Amino acid sequence: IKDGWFREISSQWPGQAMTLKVNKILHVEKSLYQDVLVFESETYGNVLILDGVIQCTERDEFSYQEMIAHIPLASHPNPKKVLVIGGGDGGVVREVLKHQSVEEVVLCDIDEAVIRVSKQFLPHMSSLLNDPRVTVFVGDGFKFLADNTSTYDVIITDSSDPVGPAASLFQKPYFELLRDALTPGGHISTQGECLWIHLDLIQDLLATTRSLFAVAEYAYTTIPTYPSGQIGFMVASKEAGRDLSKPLREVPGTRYYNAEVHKAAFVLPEFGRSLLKEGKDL
Ligand SMILES: NCCCCCc1nc2ccccc2[nH]1
Repeated sequence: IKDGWFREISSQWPGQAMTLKVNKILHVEKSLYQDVLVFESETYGNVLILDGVIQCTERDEFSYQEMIAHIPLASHPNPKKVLVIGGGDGGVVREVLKHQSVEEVVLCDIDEAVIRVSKQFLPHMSSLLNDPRVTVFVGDGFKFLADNTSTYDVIITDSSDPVGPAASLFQKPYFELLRDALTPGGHISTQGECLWIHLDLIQDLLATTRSLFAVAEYAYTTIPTYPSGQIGFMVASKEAGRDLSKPLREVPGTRYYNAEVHKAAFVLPEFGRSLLKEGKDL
């Protein structure tokens, strides 16, 4: 932080940096896995930074949390058991609980500091971590998935970027574990980075996911405080012929997500569509 501004400089997005005006530093900690910083910003509420990268802000988090949760959930006929890997801030859990069919949500985050800090400084995101339907585990998602095969109808991977503790969550072995932890016809969504910056990674991830799941597509949302103002999701199903872009029910109490936005999220600009299209039947 210099002259009152936080600058998100990272080798992951060379030559560009989102900057946020800082009112007050609220928390600084080195956890077992990463540097944790929370500050009160001038115009985006409280902001969570992990290893120098913006993870979420109170003002725009709802875009990401709603879309990564409701796209796989609303397109699934009857989700009952849901697993969230990462997402220690609790925002995704808050969204999952909006689905009446959901009986149980389990959250597995590797870093207890993220959960603790989110409860203290991001109350609107972490409040429902105490809901009776929610169980919170602190541990490695890899091990958790391997110990819980054929269990979950939807698994959401709300990870940070592929540099640091989340790197392994962007590799094929992880997607195999996801597939094996799903019930038949299960859905996944994962934090899938941005078309403007990570097109190569997204292409690789889609190829991997398509080799393991019956259907897999990339969808994205707009969000001011992520690099280039948008972020995407890998969305996949074990059910052949399932249309992930088709919401099967309304979701109450959202501020970004709705049925039209759900469908539109899969419509890609030409530079993305041509590279990510299934079967390359161009
Ligand atoms: N550079 C984009 C980073 C996207 C991060 C998404 C995200 N935000 C999080 C907050 C707490 C725990 C895991 C999280 N994953």
